[in-house]
Amino acid sequence: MGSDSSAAIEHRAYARVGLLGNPSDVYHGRAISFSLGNFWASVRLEPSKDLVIVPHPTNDLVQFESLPHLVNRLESDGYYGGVRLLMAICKIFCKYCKDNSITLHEGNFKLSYDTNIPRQTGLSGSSAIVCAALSCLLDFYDVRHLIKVEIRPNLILNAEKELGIVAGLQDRVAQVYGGLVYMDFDKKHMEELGHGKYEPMDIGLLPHLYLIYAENPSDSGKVHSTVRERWLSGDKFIRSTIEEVANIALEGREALIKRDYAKFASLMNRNFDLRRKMFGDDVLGALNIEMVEVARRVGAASKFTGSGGAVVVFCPEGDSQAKEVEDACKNGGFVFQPVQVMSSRLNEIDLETVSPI
Ligand SMILES: Nc1ncnc2c1ncn2[C@@H]1O[C@H](COP(=O)(O)OP(=O)(O)O)[C@@H](O)[C@H]1O
Ligand SMILES: O=C(O)[C@H]1O[C@H](OP(=O)(O)O)[C@H](O)[C@@H](O)[C@@H]1O
Ligand SMILES: [Mg+2]
Repeated sequence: MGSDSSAAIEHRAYARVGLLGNPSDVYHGRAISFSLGNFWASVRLEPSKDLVIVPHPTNDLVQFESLPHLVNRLESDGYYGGVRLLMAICKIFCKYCKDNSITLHEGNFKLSYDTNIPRQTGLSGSSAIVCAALSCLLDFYDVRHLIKVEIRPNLILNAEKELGIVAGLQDRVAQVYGGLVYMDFDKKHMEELGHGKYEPMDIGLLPHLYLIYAENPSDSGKVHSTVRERWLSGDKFIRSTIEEVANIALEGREALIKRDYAKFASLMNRNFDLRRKMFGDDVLGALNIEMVEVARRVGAASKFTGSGGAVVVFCPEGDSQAKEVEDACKNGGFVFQPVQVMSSRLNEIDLETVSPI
């Protein structure tokens, strides 16, 4: 694949669910995450004379019906679309290749994208676009075998850091690997290896899960969090709580392997409760907290998929309990849907680059 540089290339990257341990990934902790088949971004690369980044017809709008339309649009979706993400990954990819003496041919290309990942829902819509674009570049330049799978999440994160988007590696690892992945971001081994330890797990270990999100999450989570500053300054409470959250991923790995779903449910709940203690309700936002609580009121386990906007739910009592959550979501105006776990899409060339754990 990729050796015919005249053909168009298209790749998808899926949304992701941070299942256990997030946000400790941002602080040298651990996480278990999976690739979510319900939503994806796709990027298309066509060889072309000039290098062109194509604005998306609706996500990169620059023409409006009126001034109020422009203002509404900026208030709901912000100033940015995906163009800057595509540009940033091109820059980071080019720099990485240069720094690592990977020669790139001189052909140009046209990059365009589409996405159905709901925005601002903590489902990793931004990195899905970047991840799909990176995959296109790997094939267009035929360098998939030269850029190790473990390194790719760093490139995706660096592209977003370049834009000032604050994020961690958890999302990008799940999106690059696909399937279900256990991750350990221990400081010492990250410094030694240049990446975390990533261990794919059998997706068959996961129980049925559900997703709750709000289609218009406008009133939540707009207060600035000081958790990062506090962690950096060595705040004892934040440091020890992050450590506890990281241990949830470790214990969760054991619980899943043993199919101990009662333990798994309690870990999901504990994960969110610890986040709530660290960040506080004003930062998390009333709507986000309500999404967690709507499931808990009927005895289901629930937590954020990312930093807020969507919630992952486990119903230990099965379908009847899921129906109760579904009804409560309808009343609360939330979207409720079964989770589809997307299995890994790494190919043989990718797998050959993976170092043994
Ligand atoms: N649907 C989209 N279309 C275009 N760009 C998007 C879309 N969603 C996110 N982005 C880009 O990603 C950035 C981060 O968006 P955000 O909603 O916080 O993503 P995430 O779901 O990864 O947290 C935005 O500022 C924008 O540049
Ligand atoms: O806070 C979290 O759980 C995650 O937040 C970010 O993801 P997002 O999709 O923007 O909510 C971050 O990139 C992750 O590394 C965190 O675990
Ligand atoms: Mg994000």
